[in-house]
Amino acid sequence: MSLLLGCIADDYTGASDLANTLARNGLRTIQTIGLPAADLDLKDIDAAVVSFKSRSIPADEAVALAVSANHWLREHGAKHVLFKICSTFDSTDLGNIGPVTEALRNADATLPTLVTPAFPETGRTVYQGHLFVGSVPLNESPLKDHPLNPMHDANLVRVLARQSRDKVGLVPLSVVEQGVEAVRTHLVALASEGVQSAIIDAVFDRHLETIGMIALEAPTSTGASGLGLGLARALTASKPIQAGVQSQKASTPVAGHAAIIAGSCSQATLQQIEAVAGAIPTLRLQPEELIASPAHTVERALSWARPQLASGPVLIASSAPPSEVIALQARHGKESGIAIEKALAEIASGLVNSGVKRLVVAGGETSGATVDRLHVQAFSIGQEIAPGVPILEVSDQEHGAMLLALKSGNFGGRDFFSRALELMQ
Ligand SMILES: Nc1ncnc2c1ncn2[C@@H]1O[C@H](COP(=O)(O)OP(=O)(O)O)[C@@H](O)[C@H]1O
Ligand SMILES: O=C(O)[C@@H](O)C(=O)COP(=O)(O)O
Repeated sequence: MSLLLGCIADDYTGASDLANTLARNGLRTIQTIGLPAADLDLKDIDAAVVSFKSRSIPADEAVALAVSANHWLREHGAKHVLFKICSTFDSTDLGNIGPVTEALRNADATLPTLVTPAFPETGRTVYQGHLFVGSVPLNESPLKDHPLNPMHDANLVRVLARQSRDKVGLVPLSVVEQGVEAVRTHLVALASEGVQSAIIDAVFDRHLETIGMIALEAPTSTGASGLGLGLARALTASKPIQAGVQSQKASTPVAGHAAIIAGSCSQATLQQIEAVAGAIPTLRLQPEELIASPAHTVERALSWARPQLASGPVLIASSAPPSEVIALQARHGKESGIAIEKALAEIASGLVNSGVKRLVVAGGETSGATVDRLHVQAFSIGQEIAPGVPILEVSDQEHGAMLLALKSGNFGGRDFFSRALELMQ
């Protein structure tokens, strides 16, 4: 079977967010971890999301991964490949959104590659090239305090230009509002000025529908789930999918224990942890101790959790507010985050070995480390817990049937954890 759409995601939570959006908009979608196995069954699959943990790695490594995935996706029929980035454009000036976008561009491409992180359903909108998170510009949002990719500039034309060799331009909302023809004309004008990548404004889903249609005329695009929505709607409008919308049915019940692991320090996650305090037994890890003696801390956490699993879910968190993250990084550098991710992944693995079959992980990098440690290779997409966060169904020889929820740090309401556990029965 030939793929209608190929996607390369720069983290696993972002990939499940995208896979969820594609499925909800009519494409039968599979998410793989890393390059798909040669024998992956693509029968009845319209879109494949190949996910990497590449958001915060050096640009040349991210480029190599993306190029290999692009090759695989094209070989399996994808005429268009979306590079899925974060809806808050998480990256540094040395980040890889620019380099990967450039590397994926076909040498024959005549129009600039469209780039937009807009995802209105979760409050991410782009106007005059400026990204808003809810009602505030990116640089005033909680993303200014992100432990790995703090965002201090809302002007994405500038942000992308600092990471790119490309000349970067803008397609403003006034043009997008006029529809596909107007965008195409604007892109031709930008191309004549030497622009190769263009941030494109979008505030409502209807803008993303226009963008999806024009994006399909080029081999690649770069964006978040909102662009996925636009591409999926354009594809299903032009070629009705035989089997219809992938079901968002309740997952097949999975017997076994439940646990939550949180390594996200985002404001939303901090509030979600607070919301279940008192209702779910919670262990707050001490990051200093985690870094000084990881093996001991992991063992202590597992000894705390194991005897309680039969009575209900447990929550283990390293999450801390910005002031504590800054203090820890001042003492141990940004690499401290990687040490924490590894320890949390080790704890998750110990919990799974102790019978946990329903696992919620909060944090993109944390989820990446955990999924890698668990050796999960592919998911199918189940019911949506909150915008951008589906239940992921794992069914392989190593794990049997297992349910995961990989929550992007900033996603979900205050009641996310209880809602997830309720739906993952
Ligand atoms: N207490 C802490 N202090 C500093 N860094 C932390 C702490 N707890 C977790 N981290 C690190 O912060 C990063 C959070 O990133 P991530 O898991 O992607 O969450 P989000 O989805 O919110 O961005 C990870 O590298 C994680 O290991
Ligand atoms: O686009 C988004 O916001 C998400 O899909 C995503 O990628 C979030 O990243 P993390 O917060 O690091 O999980």
